[in-house]
Amino acid sequence: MSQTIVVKIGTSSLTTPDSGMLALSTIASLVEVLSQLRAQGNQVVLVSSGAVGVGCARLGLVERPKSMAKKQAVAAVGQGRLMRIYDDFFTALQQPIAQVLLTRGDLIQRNRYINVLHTFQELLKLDVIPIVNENDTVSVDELKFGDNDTLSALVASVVDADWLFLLTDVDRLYSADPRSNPNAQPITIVKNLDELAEVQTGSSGTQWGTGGMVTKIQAARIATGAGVRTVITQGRTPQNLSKILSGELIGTQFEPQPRPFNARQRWIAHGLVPTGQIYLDEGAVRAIRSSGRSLLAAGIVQIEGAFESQEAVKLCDRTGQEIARGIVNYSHDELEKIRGRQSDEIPEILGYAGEETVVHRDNLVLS
Ligand SMILES: Nc1ncnc2c1ncn2[C@@H]1O[C@H](COP(=O)(O)OP(=O)(O)O)[C@@H](O)[C@H]1O
Ligand SMILES: N[C@@H](CCC(=O)OP(=O)(O)O)C(=O)O
Repeated sequence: MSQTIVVKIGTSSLTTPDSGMLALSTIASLVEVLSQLRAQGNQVVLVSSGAVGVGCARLGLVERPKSMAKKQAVAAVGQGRLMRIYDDFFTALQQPIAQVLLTRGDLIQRNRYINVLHTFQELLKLDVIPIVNENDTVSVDELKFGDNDTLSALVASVVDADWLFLLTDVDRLYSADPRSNPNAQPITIVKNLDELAEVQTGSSGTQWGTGGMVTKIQAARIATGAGVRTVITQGRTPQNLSKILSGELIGTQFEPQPRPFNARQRWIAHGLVPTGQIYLDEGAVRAIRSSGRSLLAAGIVQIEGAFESQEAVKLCDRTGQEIARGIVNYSHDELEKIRGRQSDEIPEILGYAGEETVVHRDNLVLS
């Protein structure tokens, strides 16, 4: 059966730790495996880090640049080089590829999100393997994915993938960083992300990587929430991908949530970036979570964030636990005036006829 497979490979697997040079044999094996999966009829997307690492190696820099401008410049050097290597390897196997560079802003606006989705759909229809990276050279801090683990989970949500593989330099997730804790216990299956409350994720990754395990777990949360089975496994042995797809339990596997999101709901849940938080009383939480109702002003107890109407907000219970996300019909200032009040009081309070609902159920997705 044809499946949609997103594979993310991190800098720590693409380069050798000591010299920072490209790990050519790993890249060659990965290219072979992905080309095979494609030839078997699967749709394959590769999310590849490495622009900064490869750029550093090219320029003889011995550590990742700290300043934004330098990182952007170095990424511009590395990205072209990285694509050239991929194109050489994939071309040897007659597999066409494409470069897709994204910024966070590309997924926020509905029309740009749809454009991205359509481009992926066309590329996959043409049997191309898109190779995705953050558009580091133009990304600004406020609109950055920040790390490619998150980017790959969002891409998996956009293309409605069956699988997301996060390839890294450890063979799986452990109860603590195995580099610094010899007693760290391997974790094979994660049915619910709450099971990981005790897991220690140590510092923020290796010398060249960005996020470490923290961002991989966050990525697993996004992807499994979008119904994508997620696996953390060793990048050095890409052959394992085929074994995992045939049912072998290798690495750490995160089971997907059984939640059939449509494209618009996936955009609300993962494309949009929430700019505020609305706290609800118990009745409103129940109405939204159990009865699939819209949010009314009467159930709001507190509001945070300087959001405007039509922006995305998180809906939380009184303790701050997120229960849903949605597009809000009122700004923060308007909501401060109408929170806790009945819908038929709104026109008198605001002096104009607003929407009956604060977040309509069509614009609301459970977390
Ligand atoms: N609980 C944990 N289990 C496994 N690895 C961990 C854990 N906590 C931290 N790590 C570290 O995360 C590193 C991988 O992250 P990173 O360097 O960002 O990789 P990548 O470049 O593949 O994204 C590993 O080398 C490991 O030392
Ligand atoms: N866009 C950056 C990737 C940053 C990143 O997430 O790196 P990694 O932790 O190695 O996956 C680059 O290409 O260098």
